[in-house]
Amino acid sequence: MLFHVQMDVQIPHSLDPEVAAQLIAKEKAYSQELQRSGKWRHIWRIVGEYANYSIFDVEDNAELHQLLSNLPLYPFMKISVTPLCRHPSSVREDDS
Ligand SMILES: O=C(O)CC1=CCC(=O)O1
Repeated sequence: MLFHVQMDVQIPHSLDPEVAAQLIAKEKAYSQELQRSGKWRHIWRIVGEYANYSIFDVEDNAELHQLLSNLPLYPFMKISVTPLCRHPSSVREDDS
């Protein structure tokens, strides 16, 4: 199942900068591991915002929830999820 996910990050200014840097490094490693596994298909920076648009390819809602709630920056994110399915006009073979 494919999902479009928007992640808006808001790290509080009161958080120790070293702790923030560690969380960001962990987030990167976690994200890249999932990208290599094929579960996190795309990640795009939203220009001008500390936010991204991502595409996930997972078994079901529960797996997506588990992956998202394990994000190291999860406590500092607002996440919006939109389920996707193949568009009948798509010419891409890897859309479904
Ligand atoms: O910077 C972001 O958009 C948050 C994030 C998600 C995965 C990652 O590496 O950073």
